[in-house]
Amino acid sequence: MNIPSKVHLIDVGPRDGLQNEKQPVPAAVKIELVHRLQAAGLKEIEVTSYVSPKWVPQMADNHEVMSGIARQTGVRYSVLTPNLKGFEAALLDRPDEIVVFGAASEAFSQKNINCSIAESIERFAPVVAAAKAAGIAVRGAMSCTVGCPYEGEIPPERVDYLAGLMKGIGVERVDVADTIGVGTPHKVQAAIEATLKHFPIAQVSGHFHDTYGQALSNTLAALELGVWNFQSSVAGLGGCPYAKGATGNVATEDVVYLLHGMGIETGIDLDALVDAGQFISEHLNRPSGSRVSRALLAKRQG
Ligand SMILES: CC(C)(COP(=O)([O-])OP(=O)([O-])OC[C@H]1O[C@@H](n2cnc3c(N)ncnc32)[C@H](O)[C@@H]1OP(=O)([O-])[O-])[C@@H](O)C(=O)NCCC(=O)NCCSC(=O)C[C@@](C)(O)CC(=O)[O-]
Repeated sequence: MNIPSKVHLIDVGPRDGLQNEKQPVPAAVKIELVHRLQAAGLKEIEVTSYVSPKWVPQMADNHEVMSGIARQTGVRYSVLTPNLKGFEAALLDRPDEIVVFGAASEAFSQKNINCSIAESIERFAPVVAAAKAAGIAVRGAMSCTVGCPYEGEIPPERVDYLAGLMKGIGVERVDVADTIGVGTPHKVQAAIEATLKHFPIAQVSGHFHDTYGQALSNTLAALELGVWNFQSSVAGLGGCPYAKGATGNVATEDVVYLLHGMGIETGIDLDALVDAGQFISEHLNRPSGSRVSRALLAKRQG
C-alpha cells in the first residue's frame, strides 16, 4: 500500500456545490464562501463555471464572483469552460486553471453538454490550446467513470478511452468523477487504474459524490492506490443538474477528519472549515451535509 503522507484538497463547493441550488445565491455569499475556504487553508477552489445561463442559471454571476474575490497568493482558482465562448469569457477574469468536462458515458455527455464524447473532445481541443497559450493550467473532469444515470454501470474501458482522448488534446490532469455516487471501492480503483494508463498519479484526482454513502470508502480506496489529490465540497453541498437524485460531493470536513485521523497532512484547519460550512448552510437554511461538522458543532455547544 502506497498511502501518501500529504493530500491536496480542491474544494468544489462554490461551483459543483451551488450550481444546482434552486434558490438564487447572491454573488456576495459565494465570494464570502471562497474567502472562508481560503482562510481555512484550502489551496485550490473551484469557483464557478462559464456555461450557458439558460442551462445553469445559478452560475450566471461568474464574472461578478471571480472579480469580487480577494485572491490569496498560493491559492489556485479554477473555473469550468465547456467551449471557446466560455473560455473567452473566463479569460477576462484570469482564472489560474480552466476545466473542460467530458463524460465516460455517451448519454450523459449529451444531457450535460449537448454533444457526443467525440464532439466534446473536438470542442475542448481549441480551449485547451488557447488556455495553454495564455499560460493557464488545464484540468479535465471525467464524469460517470463508474456509473451513469442513463446508461447504468460504466466499464473501466470507457474511462481508459476518455482519459486517452483527454491526454491526446493536452489536458494536464484529470478528475475521476463518480458523478452519481454509485461507486464502491474496487470499481473506483478500476476507474483510477484505467486513468493511470494515461496520466501519472500526481495528475489524477478523485471526485466522489456521496449518494450511496460510499464516498469516504472510495476516498480510502483511491488513497491506497497512491492518489493524493481529491475534490470535495464544503458541507457536502451539491448535485449535478443532469444527474437526477445525485447528492453532493463528499463533504470536505469529512475527508479532512478522515485524513487527519490517519496522520495525513492537508494544511486545513478543520474548525475554520466547519465555520465555512456553517456559514453556507445557514444561508441555504438547512443543516450541513457533513456528519463531522454536525458532530463538532454539537460538541462545541456542549
Ligand atoms: C455546453 C453548452 C453551452 C452547450 O450548449 P448548446 O446549446 O449545445 O450550445 P450552442 O453553442 O448551440 O449555444 C446555444 C446558446 O448557448 C450560448 N452559449 C454557448 N456556450 C456558452 C457559454 N460557454 N457560456 C454562455 N453561453 C453560452 C450560446 O451563445 C447560445 O445562446 P442563444 O443564442 O441561445 O442565446 C450547454 O450545454 C451548457 O451550458 N451546459 C451546462 C453544462 C454544465 O454546466 N453542467 C454542470 C457542470 S459538469 C458537472 O457538474 C460534473 C463535474 C464536473 O462536477 C464532475 C462530476 O461530478 O461528474
